[in-house]
Amino acid sequence: MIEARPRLVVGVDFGTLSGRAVVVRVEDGAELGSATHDYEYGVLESHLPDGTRLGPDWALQVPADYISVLRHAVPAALDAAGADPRQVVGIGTDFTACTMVPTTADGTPLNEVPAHAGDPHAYVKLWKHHAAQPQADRINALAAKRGESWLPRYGGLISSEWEFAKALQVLEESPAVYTAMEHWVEAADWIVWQLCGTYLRNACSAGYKGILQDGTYPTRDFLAELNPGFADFVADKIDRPVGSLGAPAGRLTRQAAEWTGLPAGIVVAVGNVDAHVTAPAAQSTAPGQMLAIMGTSTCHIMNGQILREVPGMCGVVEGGVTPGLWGYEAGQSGVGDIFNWFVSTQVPPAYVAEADQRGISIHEHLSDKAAAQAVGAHGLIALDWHSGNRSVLVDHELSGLVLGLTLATSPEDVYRALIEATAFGTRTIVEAFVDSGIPVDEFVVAGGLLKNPLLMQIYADVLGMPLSTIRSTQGPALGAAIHAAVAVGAYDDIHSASAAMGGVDRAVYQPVEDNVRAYDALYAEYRALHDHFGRGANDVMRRLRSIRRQALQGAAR
Ligand SMILES: Nc1ncnc2c1ncn2[C@@H]1O[C@H](COP(=O)(O)OP(=O)(O)O)[C@@H](O)[C@H]1O
Ligand SMILES: O=C(CO)[C@H](O)[C@H](O)COP(=O)(O)O
Repeated sequence: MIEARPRLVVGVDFGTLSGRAVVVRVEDGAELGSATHDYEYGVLESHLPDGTRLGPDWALQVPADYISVLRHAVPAALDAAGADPRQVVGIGTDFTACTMVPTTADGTPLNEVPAHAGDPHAYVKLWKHHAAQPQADRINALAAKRGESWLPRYGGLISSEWEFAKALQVLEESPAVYTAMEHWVEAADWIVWQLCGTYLRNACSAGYKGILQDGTYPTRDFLAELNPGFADFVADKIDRPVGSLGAPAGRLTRQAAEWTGLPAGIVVAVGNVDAHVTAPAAQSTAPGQMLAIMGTSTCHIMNGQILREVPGMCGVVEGGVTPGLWGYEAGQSGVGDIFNWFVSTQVPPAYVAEADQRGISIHEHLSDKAAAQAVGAHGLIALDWHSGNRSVLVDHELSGLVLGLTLATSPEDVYRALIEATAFGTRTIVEAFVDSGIPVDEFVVAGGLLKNPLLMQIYADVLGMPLSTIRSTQGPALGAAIHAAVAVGAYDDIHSASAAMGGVDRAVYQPVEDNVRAYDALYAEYRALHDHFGRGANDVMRRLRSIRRQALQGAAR
């Protein structure tokens, strides 16, 4: 009787503030039900739950929040789908990255070990933890000096968001946690470990965030020169067997079956990263298709048949998006996060009241007000570095800027200028790819920002390209489910699973010629400011960060 019913897979997307589960039909990718569970602790940016204060640019999480998603979102999604759990044949997951869990040998997070519970370094370092920039600077300078062969695979610069910089910060600021930490685990792999009892590294995180290239990590010699105590970091803390994307990692344990309500023994897919996993959901796995997953941050993901070194990209990894192809990644650390900062801190109460009266969000209200403007009418240019710059400058000491403010400037003017700044940032990335010999033939958008039509039109006009859009509103979770379908053997590979289960609408937003011309002029101004403040002509942003750190340290004393 069960055989007559469709086979289902579950995809679980672990985001910045919540986790989402979706129940998907293997045959055609139909999303039958979904549920979201908000993290209790969310993002810890100023203090630990016990009140211990955190320094500037810290961002931590509590791993118990991830288990709560398994306990709540998965059963709720099954309920919403009206599914019999026995129909589910596999589960796939994806995570933000680089999000790192320090653990004991058996995977227990160190913040759950009483001796370390009060030490901030025992907690998960979330992708947007940007306090390891000094360590990243040293990694980059030393790698450049020694001519390390892996450096060009990361566009010439390793981000402070990635595994090595964050771990070096742990070693140098909390030797006790570093010593106690038996494994430094990508959350993407930690959750799979919790689900099936097997700790494998996934090829995506290992390549982009863990500097695994051509089967090897940075050498012991290199690490010893960075800091003698770091010499054995690879062997001691991160080296593990690597699983291909779409392969099975193991089978659901009884404990995880109890958490999720799924049958013990079903296939658990190798872990993956939220951005990369979305490519098959958006039918964007072919070379030339650049997928932008636009939400809190934006990640740009693209497959290629050839290996090229793109300055300032996050990385190029063989099999990093789809086995058999070179996967490229670039990104902007703050996009929706910048709009969120603006609406939460810079909008007068009268605007909030108007939005409430209209029954719409403040984002929608500001977007409506800004939509009527001619391009350039606000007289502003902004730099989109409120959360630093991940590509192409790879520097989290940079900060935001709005130039051209007058007494006539309105909130919607600034809101529009911030949207434009993020679009200019994306154009800078697209041009870096094209100039490096990686053509971008199609630009596909996924993620929460799709719901803003003004923003989409601005991107089409700034890029001078049509925008295609993913059909699913749950791109990462659907992508994780597609990987589960491949892992259970329902499809031969990710491309065929994507063709059957993913969906995209082509060229939904078309560039408007007059706007394209007007934005070309503004983009030239953006690039002038970008290079002036971002490439060393004026280091005022770095100096301001340093002054801020000193002032905060002084105040804490
Ligand atoms: N209408 C809107 N226009 C622009 N930004 C928006 C709008 N609504 C929400 N946002 C922003 O979208 C971001 C959340 O995007 P989403 O894709 O849901 O999350 P995540 O990237 O964490 O998965 C928030 O930073 C929020 O400020
Ligand atoms: O760097 C990443 C992927 O490589 C992060 O996962 C991402 O930037 C965070 O994603 P989101 O904006 O969806 O929370």
